[in-house]
Amino acid sequence: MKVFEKAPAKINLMLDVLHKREDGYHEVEMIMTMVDLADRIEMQELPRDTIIISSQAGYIPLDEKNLAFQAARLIKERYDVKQGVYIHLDKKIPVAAGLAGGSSDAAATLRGLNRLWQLGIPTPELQRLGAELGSDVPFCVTGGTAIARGRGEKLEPIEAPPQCWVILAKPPINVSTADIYGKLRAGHIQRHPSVAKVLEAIRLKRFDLLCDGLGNVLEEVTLDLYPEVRQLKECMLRLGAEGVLMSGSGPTVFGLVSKEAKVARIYNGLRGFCKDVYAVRLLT
Ligand SMILES: C[C@](O)(CO)[C@H](O)COP(=O)(O)OP(=O)(O)OC[C@H]1O[C@@H](n2ccc(N)nc2=O)[C@H](O)[C@@H]1O
Ligand SMILES: Nc1ncnc2c1ncn2[C@@H]1O[C@H](COP(=O)(O)OP(=O)(O)OP(=O)(O)O)[C@@H](O)[C@H]1O
Repeated sequence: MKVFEKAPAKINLMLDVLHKREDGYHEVEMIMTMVDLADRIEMQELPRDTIIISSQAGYIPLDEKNLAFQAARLIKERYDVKQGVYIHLDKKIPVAAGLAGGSSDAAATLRGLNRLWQLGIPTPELQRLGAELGSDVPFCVTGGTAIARGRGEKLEPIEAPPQCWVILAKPPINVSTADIYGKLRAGHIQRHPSVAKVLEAIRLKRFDLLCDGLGNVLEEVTLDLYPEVRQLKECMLRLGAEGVLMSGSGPTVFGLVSKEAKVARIYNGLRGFCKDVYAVRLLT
């Protein structure tokens, strides 16, 4: 038997850090949503007790460092599954981009294996398992649009934002999430974005207010360390994107655009600046 799952990329419409916790993680308040850029994951049952990962992408680990491998191992251990699985990852989401590519693959693996092995695991339990793999995984299990609190695992689903185009651009640098959180001075954040403002924009279906409400406190760290991310933001705004923000810990910057007529110009303008550019829609 074979099952397929799509693993979409996430963006953070707002990301606030409240304080650093005793366990080393940061208490966050975020609004996350998904975009129509997705990895495709194929899972095929194997009679032998083994997990095999393959991918067309040459630049991700295929051993136990792969988050899809970790998801499969976790489900096998917890539910005492003796069969093995062959997992093929058709990667479309850029790696280490701030778009939760690995987390979404892990979440899709949890959903897919639940079906493949007919385990009947309820969604909240899949999310609890996901939290053991990474802070973004519980959100990726269900997707949609949600407020995330705690270290990212406490989720409150909300209405989708007004439909628009999303231009994603990733400069060719590697940013470590742990490093960015590690360098954040949580007690000295200059400007906290507001959940209420984004929620109000969504409730009123006001694209302009949504663009005004975008904010990510991790930008303070990443933009100082990597001036090319700041330049990319400025470039996107100059080209006419109506709201521009870094996603997660970066380095991907996204621009929200309401009118299709503007998309090609912004896309082409950015292609002169960096290679990894995508024009997609929100997944609403
Ligand atoms: C930046 C975001 O992607 C925004 O959605 C997430 O907050 C991070 O999610 P993630 O990559 O799944 O993060 P994890 O794999 O759980 O953690 C990576 C590292 O980031 C730091 N980390 C992560 C989440 C959090 N709330 N506080 C943290 O301080 C920790 O040092 C942790 O060791
Ligand atoms: N299935 C996977 N796909 C991509 N990267 C993976 C995968 N499994 C493990 N990794 C490793 O995880 C690291 C982070 O990759 P990923 O694409 O998940 O980052 P990210 O988009 O910044 O995540 P986040 O937004 O959750 O912080 C990379 O160094 C990569 O080698």
